[in-house]
Amino acid sequence: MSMLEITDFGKRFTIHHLGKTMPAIEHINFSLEAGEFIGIVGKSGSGKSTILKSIYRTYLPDAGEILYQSDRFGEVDLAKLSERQILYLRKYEIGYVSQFLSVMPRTTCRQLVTNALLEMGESEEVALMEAEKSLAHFELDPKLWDSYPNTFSGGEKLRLNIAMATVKKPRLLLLDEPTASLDQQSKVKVREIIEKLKNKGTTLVGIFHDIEFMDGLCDKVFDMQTRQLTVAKEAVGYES
Ligand SMILES: Nc1ncnc2c1ncn2[C@@H]1O[C@H](COP(=O)(O)OP(=O)(O)OP(=O)(O)O)[C@@H](O)[C@H]1O
Repeated sequence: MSMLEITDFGKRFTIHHLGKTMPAIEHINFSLEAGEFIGIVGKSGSGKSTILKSIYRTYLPDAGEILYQSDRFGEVDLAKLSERQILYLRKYEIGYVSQFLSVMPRTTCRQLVTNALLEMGESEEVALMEAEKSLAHFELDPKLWDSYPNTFSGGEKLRLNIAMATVKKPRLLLLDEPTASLDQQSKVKVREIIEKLKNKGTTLVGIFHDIEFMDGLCDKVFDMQTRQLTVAKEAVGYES
């Protein structure tokens, strides 16, 4: 059984000041097996982020189904779950990393990563230890650990974002350009974590500007233009 199956998915947006409703994407179909890593490629504005946000239920689909094999609830259509169920899945099963950090104000970097584990029921001792390991892995300067991230640089915010999502070892991880503003060394660190999570069974859907960087890790590529899912090695010449 697939971990995630998207069938005839579509999303429209209403532009209120124009009084118009416009389709962002239509007729999207693809599925992933447990432990697979699928990259989505396509032109700017083709709807890549809309797909990820709809899987995470930031957006509600207007058409189709997004079936997810949950550990807790069995097979569910993510669009039909209650808010409570979605919050449960976001806490325990589904992670999402975007280029933008949106966190509780006046909470230090260390607390944010620790809290991600505490809310999953991890003990304080383990949560603190794992949080520090994760921050060190992503080479966030220990001088920053007890600071509030609102003053962090773009790359530091992004690395914190990735640390918060990956430390939970989610069952399904959605990555929306997580390496967008990172230097080569930080990108390698992201790749290493993705590899580790994948080896432990995490299923991944990611949008990468430079998907070649995920060579050997990414199993399949979904091309927004052709609407086809191809084995990553065969998807030559793709660009975003
Ligand atoms: N909240 C929203 N309200 C109105 N229109 C939206 C909204 N979110 C996305 N859109 C529109 O839907 C289309 C797809 O946007 P989306 O962000 O999914 O594209 P993308 O492929 O991820 O682009 P990029 O590579 O530039 O990030 C765009 O035309 C965008 O303007």
